[in-house]
Amino acid sequence: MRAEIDQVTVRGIIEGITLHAENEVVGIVGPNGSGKSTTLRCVYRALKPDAGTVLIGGQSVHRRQDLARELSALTQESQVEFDFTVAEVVEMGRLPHRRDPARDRRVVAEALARVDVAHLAGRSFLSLSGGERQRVLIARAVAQEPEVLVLDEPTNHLDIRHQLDVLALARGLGVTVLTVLHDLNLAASYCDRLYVLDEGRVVAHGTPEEVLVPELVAKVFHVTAHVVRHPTTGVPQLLFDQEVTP
Ligand SMILES: Nc1ncnc2c1ncn2[C@@H]1O[C@H](COP(=O)(O)OP(=O)(O)OP(=O)(O)O)[C@@H](O)[C@H]1O
Repeated sequence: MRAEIDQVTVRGIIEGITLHAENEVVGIVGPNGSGKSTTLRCVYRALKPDAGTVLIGGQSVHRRQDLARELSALTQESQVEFDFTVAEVVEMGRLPHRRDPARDRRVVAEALARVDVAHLAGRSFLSLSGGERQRVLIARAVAQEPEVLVLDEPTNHLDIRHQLDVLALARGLGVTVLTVLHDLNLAASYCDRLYVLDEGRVVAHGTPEEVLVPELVAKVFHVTAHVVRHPTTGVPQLLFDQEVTP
């Protein structure tokens, strides 16, 4: 399903952001405060843009009644306030569906196993570590079986194995994934295309190979980078010098 952001402006924060994703993994990268989360918030309707449109499957998100059946989001605000068990939190992902209890149970069990939290099913969510919580929230988003999955820094709190695992999971779903990532090398490894934001605007977009070049990295992130190839996958990866550029 196609997700389309067209000329979206949130006054003083983002200006005329245009991007799209369709059955691919699209990464949004950029420095702190460049407007990445604000852009995603317009997609999952936490924020109404001052101008521009956000379309999911060709329809405005602000006019859709049934958005939760098509879009799920792991956000910076995705927290659980009350003392639910892990299984209950992931079951919440089935709320938009709930027609076939046997299927719901199976989907929840698969989601728990896929992010390696099945052994925590009976535990209180609030008793979990940061990384365990993040994996449970990812399981909830996946259990929703969305056509469009929106992820704001999904690798937050995760150890390296679980970072790789979660991004492989997102890729393996075969749906439209729109994800904010800070780690440019993970972005290069798991995203089909990238959009680079700086000061609220898209300043570059294309394949990781096209986008992650030393000139762009220096201009936007103010660091010196060298591009090397991953020895087995051939994917471009960046090595950074220690001093920052002015
Ligand atoms: N509700 C708000 N009111 C005022 N300013 C805001 C609001 N939300 C975000 N901002 C500001 O807008 C800018 C962009 O914020 P946003 O969270 O979208 O950036 P980001 O690229 O996701 O940053 P980070 O990498 O630090 O998570 C920041 O300077 C932030 O302080």
